[in-house]
This record gives sequence, C-alpha cells and structure tokens, in this order.
Amino acid sequence: MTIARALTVAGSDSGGGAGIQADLKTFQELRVFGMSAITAVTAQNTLGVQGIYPLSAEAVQQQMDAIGQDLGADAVKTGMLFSSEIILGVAEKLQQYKWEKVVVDPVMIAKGGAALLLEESVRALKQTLLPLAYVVTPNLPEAEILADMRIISLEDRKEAAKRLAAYGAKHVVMKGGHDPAGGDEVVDLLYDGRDFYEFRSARKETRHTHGTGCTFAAAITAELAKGRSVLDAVPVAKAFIQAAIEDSLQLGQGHGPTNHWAYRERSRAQAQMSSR
Ligand SMILES: Nc1ncnc2c1ncn2[C@@H]1O[C@H](COP(=O)(O)OP(=O)(O)O)[C@@H](O)[C@H]1O
Ligand SMILES: Cc1ncc(COP(=O)(O)OP(=O)(O)O)c(N)n1
Repeated sequence: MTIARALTVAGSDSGGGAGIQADLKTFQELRVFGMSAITAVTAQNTLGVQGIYPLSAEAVQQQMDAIGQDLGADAVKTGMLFSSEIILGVAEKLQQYKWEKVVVDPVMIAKGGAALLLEESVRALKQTLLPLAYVVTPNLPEAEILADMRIISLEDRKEAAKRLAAYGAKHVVMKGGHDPAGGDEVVDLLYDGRDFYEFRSARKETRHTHGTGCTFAAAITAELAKGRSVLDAVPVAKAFIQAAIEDSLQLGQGHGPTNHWAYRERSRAQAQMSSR
C-alpha cells in the first residue's frame, strides 16, 4: 500500500483551529500521513492572538531537513512564515529537496487583526516563494496586497490572478470568503495559467470560521499528495471546508474553529445511504 505524505510548514495555533493543528487534522481526515515544521508558536484562541514567538530560520530548516533526509513528502504546504529570514530558509529547503507540489497559503493577518507576516516580508514572499508555488491560495485582502491592486469585480480577480501567475505561481486559487458583495454564494476562482474555473458554494452565516483558509489549503495539499490534479483537488477541498463550516462545533466565545470530522462523517453517511 502506498502512503501519501504531506508536510506543513506553518505556525502553531494553541486554540487548535488554524495553523499546524488545522493542517494535521485535515491531512489525517483525508488519509494522508502528516508531518510538520513549526515556524512560530502563537498563544491564540477564538478571541484572538495573545502572543507570537517565531523560531529561528535555522530551527525551521532543521525540521525540514529531518523530513527531507528520511521520510520524504509528496506535497508541502506553507502557512504562517512570519519573517523574511524564515521565508528565505524555507525556499532554500523546498529547492534542495526538489519538492514541487508546494501549496503556498500566503497567511498575513489573522481574523482578529494580528499580523502573522511582517509587513517588510511581503516582498520576500512575492519574489522568493511565489516562483516555487505549484498552487497559491490567497484570500481577497492577501490577493490585493500581492497583486498590488484593488479587487472589486470578477474581472479584477482575474487580473490579480494573472499578476500572481506572472510571479511564477503555476496555479492561483483565489478564495472568496471575504467578498463583501458575495451574497448567498462564496466563489473561489482557480487560474491555471490558461483558463479560469469557478467553484461555488452556499455562504453560511456564522462566526465559526477560524482557520478556514488553512484547512482549505491543507485539503488541497492532501489531495495533491495522493496524486490528484489541482482541478480535481480543489472540489474535494471545497466540499471539505463546506462541511467543516456548516457542521461547526460551536466552541469558544469568539471566532470558533471549524469541524474537521464533518467531511468524513458526511461521506460515510452518504455511502451508507447508497448501499441500502
Ligand atoms: N461563510 C462561508 N460559507 C461557506 N464557505 C466559506 C465561508 N467563508 C469562507 N468560506 C470558504 O472557506 C475557504 C477559505 O476562504 P476565506 O475565508 O476567503 O479565506 P481565509 O480563511 O484565508 O481568510 C474558501 O474555500 C471559502 O470559499
Ligand atoms: C498559526 C496561525 N496560522 C494561520 C492563521 C490564519 O489562519 P486562517 O485560516 O487564515 O484563519 P483566520 O485566522 O483568518 O481565522 C492563524 N490564525 N494562526
């Protein structure tokens, strides 16, 4: 039996809804062996981020070496990278181990407003990491910063996606959760350098959306690790995050985490129904 392996290079969220914790839960639920290189430890819960303690670039690289020299990875996801030093260190290791299925979630600001990437490090993210990205998954505010333009219309999104692809990202998946004019639907846009594809789902009115971006990108990574194409991975990730948001756990006093069990439970229930 082949075992698909995925590595997440990201920050730790003590509250368990985002970061490394969300990624590993997602990998596990999608039956992928998960490994981690932690970039920063955050003290965080559903109310916000209370502390950020970045690791040295050397410590991050050593964790990536530990995976690269022994277990190997079929796909790699990056999340909170915090500083230019860490970004450069991660980029070096991605190249050294020839990891090509790289999903870059360009995490910048947590929902509560805390900066998870230093402002001066946006340039390093654009110039050093985007060229190595097989997939980049910005939300709309992140896409505006990376593409250096305002995004209002669908045409703006397409122009921004083209600008990110021009930095070298092979696929751009622009998430639509932050669309103020979104209405009843959330539309995520995929650009593969040639064509655009729209992925639509019902927008759920809820405050329990902490870690949605991490979970969505981790699900894409897990499916890539299994050998799926981006075009096949995105619908699985969309179904995974939709279930996780709709069946949320109602935990905490603020922006609660999503439910990482929901997709598997729904799939099992559907299989039982169709076997009757
Ligand atoms: N209220 C919602 N209802 C349904 N899906 C959502 C909702 N908010 C976000 N999503 C989905 O969750 C994923 C993450 O989206 P988004 O919120 O834009 O990113 P981030 O968490 O990085 O800010 C996307 O696939 C998006 O379509
Ligand atoms: C440690 C850590 N990494 C990433 C995030 C941001 O996660 P995201 O999925 O964008 O969700 P919100 O923070 O926007 O709810 C984080 N908070 N912590």
